[in-house]
Amino acid sequence: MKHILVIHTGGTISMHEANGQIIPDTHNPMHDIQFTTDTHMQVTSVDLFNLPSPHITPHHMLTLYQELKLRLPDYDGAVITHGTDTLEETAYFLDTMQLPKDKPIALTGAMRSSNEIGSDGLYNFSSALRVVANDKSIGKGVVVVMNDEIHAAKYVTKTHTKNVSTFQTPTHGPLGLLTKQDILYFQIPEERVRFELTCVSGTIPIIKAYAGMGEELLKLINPETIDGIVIEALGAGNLPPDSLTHIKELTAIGIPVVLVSRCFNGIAEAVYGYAGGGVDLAVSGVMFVKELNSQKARLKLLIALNSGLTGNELKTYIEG
Ligand SMILES: NC(=O)C[C@H](N)C(=O)O
Repeated sequence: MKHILVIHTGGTISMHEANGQIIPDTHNPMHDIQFTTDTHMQVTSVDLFNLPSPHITPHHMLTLYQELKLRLPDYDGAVITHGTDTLEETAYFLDTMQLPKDKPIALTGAMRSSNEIGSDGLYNFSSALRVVANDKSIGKGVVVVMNDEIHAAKYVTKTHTKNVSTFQTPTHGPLGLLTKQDILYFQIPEERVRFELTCVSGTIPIIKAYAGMGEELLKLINPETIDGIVIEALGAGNLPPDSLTHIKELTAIGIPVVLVSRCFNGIAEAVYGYAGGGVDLAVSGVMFVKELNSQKARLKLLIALNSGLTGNELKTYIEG
């Protein structure tokens, strides 16, 4: 018998529709589910938060991590229900923390609230429980289970405002999928550095590059009010030449500047040798993050800074 911990945090999965609006419920509809079909599973539920996920901050992520660290030793795995808007960020945060490797953790949510036609909450919830209860999920890291697919926390992203197949993994594809009777994995997530945090603070804004970008936004940033900055650059990792002065000033005074690509697929690399090209940026001290989108690169930098990484150690971790 598998004993699964469920931690609810809110999101559409726990909301309902009334008068054309999706609104939070005081009672989580996931508590009403009777798991009569699976006698091999015992579920214990905790209502940690009841928040729309745009209200989730890194402090909530840390609280969730602490809750998991405390409770997970008594269980075989955990399912976390979460709003989909920032689900990928919480999943990435947890996947970057020290948690027992032999206890599967899955996040899930819904694109349709509990009383809407075709509501996907119950189905995704029960799928996530199936994934966590299955021994094949051991050692796969934190995963996101939605719409019959299993995605690695590191790569998954929300791609559609309302489609139930919104969660996708660009470049790599999902780790696995659920069939009616089984769970199949066809990829193994790579090992990575994990941290043990007791606090998380800092200001790291994200700026997106665009054709003709100048200094208009960058010059508004007071370096004393930020701990780092993430730039969603063009293509393989390039910026318009008129945007460079402040970026180079920031790196010169030791503010970490981290770059990702605004492309949906592929990896940012320093390959172009013109003004504002990746080579120019790398020489100026800009750090290239491989394979993460900007919202996860921001968490990567936040976690690294809160763990005390600086200088070359920081660069090696950020670019690794
Ligand atoms: N589908 C959802 O869960 C979206 C909702 N706005 C949330 O993230 O809380």
